[in-house]
Amino acid sequence: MGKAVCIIGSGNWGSAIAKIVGHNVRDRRELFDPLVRMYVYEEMVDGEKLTEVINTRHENVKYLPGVQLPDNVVAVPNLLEASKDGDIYIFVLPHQFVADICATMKGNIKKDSIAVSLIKGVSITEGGIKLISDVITEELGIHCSAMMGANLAGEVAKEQFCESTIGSTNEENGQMLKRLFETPYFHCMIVNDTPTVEICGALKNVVGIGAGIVDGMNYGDNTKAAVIRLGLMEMIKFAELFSPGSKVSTFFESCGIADLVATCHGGRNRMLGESVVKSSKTVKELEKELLHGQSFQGPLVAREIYHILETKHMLEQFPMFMAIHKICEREMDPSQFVSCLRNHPEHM
Ligand SMILES: NC(=O)C1=CN([C@@H]2O[C@H](COP(=O)(O)OP(=O)(O)OC[C@H]3O[C@@H](n4cnc5c(N)ncnc54)[C@H](O)[C@@H]3O)[C@@H](O)[C@H]2O)C=CC1
Ligand SMILES: O=C(CO)COP(=O)(O)O
Repeated sequence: MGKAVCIIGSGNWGSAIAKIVGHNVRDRRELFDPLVRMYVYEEMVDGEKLTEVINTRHENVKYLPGVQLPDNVVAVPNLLEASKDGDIYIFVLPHQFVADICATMKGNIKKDSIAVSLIKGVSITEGGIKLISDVITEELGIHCSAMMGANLAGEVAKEQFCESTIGSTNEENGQMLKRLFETPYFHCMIVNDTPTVEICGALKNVVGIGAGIVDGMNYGDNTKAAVIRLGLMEMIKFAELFSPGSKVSTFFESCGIADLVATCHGGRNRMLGESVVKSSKTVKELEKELLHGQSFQGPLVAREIYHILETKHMLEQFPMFMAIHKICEREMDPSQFVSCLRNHPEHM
């Protein structure tokens, strides 16, 4: 019997990955059950239930319109029903919902199932951060890998070539996930450094807002390159402090520098940074107006890491992260952002 795959989440990335996984399980029946259940947070779209639209038209009209999903991907609105009897769980939803999702699944899944997190975020604790893969492992008692990379969902859905990084401490699980996700246009590389893969995924969204801030102020590519470089240095420093053992080489995988570049040019978080400069609306108002149900993960991560850094009296080592949070909260004027780049500790 092939392994049953269940996708927990059905947003922009959740739907794009459902397209890949749906095709791959059908082509690799010796390894996988050809039916994929996808948990969909139910909502009404133009008077119809989203799950019914997905199951009849095979398109997620709200989160990934215009893209045909394979008909072996079945949308299920009930989480317990969707996750029943799964062997591989793909977690792909905004990180603020993970705790509730795990609480529902706890005790209702197979003990030998495995998970992979595609979620770009972290959880915070009193002492620092907790990886989302660790939250899943602790709550559900199953091994969890991570997959992150320069993977703007719309481009992946159009089958434009890209790379992604699978972080797994279990070689066999890493190889299984590569077989589940890899296609000729979606190249997966495995590293055994899951923490750094996830830290990169979470923090690059904060830097993406910074790139949008300089775009909004009409600076050019040189300034954006400085945002990317200084952002990368802050990401590396953050990983050194909060995830000892983190490998610098992982920052040169798709999950690191490549995702930074992609997000700083084409991401939703970049768009947010630009809009924060050009309008006086709050982040929540901009999210509603610009994303129609999708979510910006960068502001939430910026707030979470600001809180940790403040508690540990480390804010001055991360001036970009600090400024991006304050600009999102309207506690700092965006015009001050470039002086924060100019006076960055990396220049001392
Ligand atoms: N969109 C992209 O290009 C990429 C996104 N990611 C990451 O994937 C993760 C998921 O993002 P997307 O799929 O883009 O989502 P999205 O931002 O497009 O959509 C939000 C999703 O949250 C769901 N939702 C809303 N309220 C909920 C609740 N109370 N409980 C459970 N679900 C709820 C919505 O139904 C929707 O599916 C994020 O961590 C993101 O950073 C990673 C790579 C690419
Ligand atoms: O993670 C992403 C690309 O790899 C998507 O970034 P945004 O959430 O900023 O669109």
